[in-house]
Amino acid sequence: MRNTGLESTPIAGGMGDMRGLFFASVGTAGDPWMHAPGVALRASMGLGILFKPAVRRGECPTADGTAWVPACERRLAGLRFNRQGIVACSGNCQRCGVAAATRMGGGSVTNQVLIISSRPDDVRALKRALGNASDGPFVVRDLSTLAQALERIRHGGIDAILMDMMLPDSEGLPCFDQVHEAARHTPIMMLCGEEEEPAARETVQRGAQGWLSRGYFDNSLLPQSLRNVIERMKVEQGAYLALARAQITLDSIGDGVISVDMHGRVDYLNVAAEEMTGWSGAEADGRPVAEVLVIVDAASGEPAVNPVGAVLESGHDQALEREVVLVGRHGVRKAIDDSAAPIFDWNDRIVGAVMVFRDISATVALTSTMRHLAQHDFLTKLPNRVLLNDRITQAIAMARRGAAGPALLFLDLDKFKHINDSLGHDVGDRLLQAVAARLLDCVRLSDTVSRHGGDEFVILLADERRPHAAALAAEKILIALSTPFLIEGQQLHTSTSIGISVFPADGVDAGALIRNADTAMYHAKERGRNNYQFFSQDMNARAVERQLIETHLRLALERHEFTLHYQPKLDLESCRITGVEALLRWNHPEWGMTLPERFIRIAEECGLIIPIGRWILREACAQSVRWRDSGLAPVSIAINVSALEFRHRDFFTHATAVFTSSGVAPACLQLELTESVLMRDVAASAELLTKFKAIGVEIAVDDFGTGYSSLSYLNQFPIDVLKIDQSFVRAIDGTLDGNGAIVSAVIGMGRSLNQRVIAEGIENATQLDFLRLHGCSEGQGYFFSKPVDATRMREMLLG
Ligand SMILES: Nc1nc2c(ncn2[C@@H]2O[C@H](COP(=O)(O)OP(=O)(O)OP(=O)(O)O)[C@@H](O)[C@H]2O)c(=O)[nH]1
Repeated sequence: MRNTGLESTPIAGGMGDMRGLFFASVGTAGDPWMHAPGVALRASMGLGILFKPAVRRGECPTADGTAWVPACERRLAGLRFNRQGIVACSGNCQRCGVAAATRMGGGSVTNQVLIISSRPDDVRALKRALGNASDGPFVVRDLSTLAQALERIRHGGIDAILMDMMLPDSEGLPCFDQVHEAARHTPIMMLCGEEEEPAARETVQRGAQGWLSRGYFDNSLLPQSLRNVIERMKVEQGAYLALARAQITLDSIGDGVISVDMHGRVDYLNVAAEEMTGWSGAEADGRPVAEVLVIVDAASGEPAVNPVGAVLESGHDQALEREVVLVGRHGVRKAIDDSAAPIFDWNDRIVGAVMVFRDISATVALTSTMRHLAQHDFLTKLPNRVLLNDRITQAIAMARRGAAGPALLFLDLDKFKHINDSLGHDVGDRLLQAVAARLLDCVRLSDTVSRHGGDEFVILLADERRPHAAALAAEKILIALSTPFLIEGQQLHTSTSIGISVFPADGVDAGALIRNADTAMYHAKERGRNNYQFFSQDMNARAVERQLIETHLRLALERHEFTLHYQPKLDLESCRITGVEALLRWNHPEWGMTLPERFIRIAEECGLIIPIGRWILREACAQSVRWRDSGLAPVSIAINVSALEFRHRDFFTHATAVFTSSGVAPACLQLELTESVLMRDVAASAELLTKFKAIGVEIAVDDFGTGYSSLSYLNQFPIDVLKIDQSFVRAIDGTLDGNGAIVSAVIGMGRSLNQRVIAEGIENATQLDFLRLHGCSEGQGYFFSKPVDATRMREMLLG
């Protein structure tokens, strides 16, 4: 492990005709120039091993070799690059005249040679040989004692040492050892006579590069050989630095790096890999990579194939295609991202592979949280529309392969607005959460309960084989929600309306199934809420009609298509007209005169009832004034007020503004409100009615008997008139059985509360007689007159 392959194993040896020159070769455990292409270390790490040329192409050195200037500034002759990118140049820079034959590696431009010898002849011969060098100068310094030499070495900057072992102040191997100790990484050549050769051999064993035999010092090959030794040492230093840098980098990064040999056996782990796998480098050394890096498929937990095998076989990079989990030696699991790349030697032979992997557990966890948030409702934690759509699509796919078809239940809580309005949004939220929990209890685990938005929930019954299973589920839900909820110490009652659609009859995709279940839910609302309805095609026709009416309604006001008709109310004794009820008609250009039954509910649902109601008030007031101005005695006009208008915060202000601007006397106006509108918020209703009453407006309770008013509450309102609903009146058969008794009781109650009672929908003489007999003061109905336009009404009033 961690073998840089650069430790020298000095072996003395001759070099052919280089008589007297002996060098140790660079013995290596491996090829120091093995290279790993950039792909071996993932690009994402921003890491690569770069063997940087000692000289940058296109630049040349300054005179002292410490800095580089652009080549355009200087022109050097004879540039040469060797395999490691080391450059040498010969000749002078044509611009600045930097010395010719400059060696430009490692920041030194001349080779500083120190000769340690007390023999003047030897020194002269060596200087002569080095001075004659044709491919670059050596700066040569000679010192004669060990002490002087050690002092000089201490100052550094020496590229090579030529030394005699026999010095005045030291001799033999101890003398060499001291110099070698002081200049560990400087090549040392021994100078020796024949009799000293055994000792010279011994110095080579201890780290010297070779020896020169006395008598051959002026060998012409000496300079070149010395230069080779120096260069080789510098290359070793450069490689050592590069590997040290790589080693530190690899141990500093968070990514795990493991390298293997050609047999897939581990030969390197960085610190991160040791931590993630639980194996130390020493323990993992030589083991099959699959034993050290145990990976399993994230989804199935099955062993995953390590990409190293494929890399060694193919010689190409390989990345993990699936999400995998690294199972550490001690059982710790981490989601990892992994890639592997081959390692080539400098002959481009594959010699192993490097795997880089990193812990992506945090990313995976974050992704899963984000996915959950994107697919679930924040308030109830139920799946949202996105996930529901997905599940429906899956269920449909299963059904197409033979499974039973899915059914959808579309739920909308009844009158949920009221809970929000009266108890606040927080209580509304808590109720929604409690409803969600009950819904979950009503279905199987394989079903999906989702929140569609607001107070709407959609339930997917995914694989329902029982006939009427959807109906059974709907019934179960209605029963479950009928038990009151206890929220913040209060008992809350709620119910829901449910629409059901079934695959494939009611839709073959998620969109159609949801749409049609929604349509059926509206139908359930129309049927009085707290019930369920299966979708049918005619509902669709009605939904289309509803959409059509809404679109046309939006244009009706600006196109002046509305008009008011009036139905007289009569004193049942004298048959004198006591007032009129204004009734809205829509004179549609294509559909003709359209009755409110067709459009008023839609106007309420889409909010258009507010501007329509305001128009009715303005028009009724204007008509009252027109009649007055035409000479008629003041006539009381009754106007129906919808729940939405009545609750609108500007209702009173707007109404009084209309009275003022039209000039109508408020006493000529009667507001008709149903019991349920009044009962929704008794205190607020009483306050508002009192304000109207104070300015003279009359108050009538419309459709009396059909709502759920509490008689004690009714007493709190300043009511002038009770209008008995026409359903009771129509059913009068002249006896006190059944409805007759109710009508009689209402008349009695009105009288005792000092209220006028008006019977609606009188159609025949039997009904009139009965009402007269029981003291009903007023009435209206076809028996007297259908609603008529303003002109006809004026004639009737006149006459
Ligand atoms: N508390 C609470 N209310 C919500 C939330 N989202 C929507 N709402 C309210 O839910 C109410 C839904 O009302 P609707 O379904 O239109 O009407 P409703 O009062 O339930 O009457 P019907 O559906 O006709 O029976 C509206 O008042 C919304 O403001 C929410 O997250 N929390």
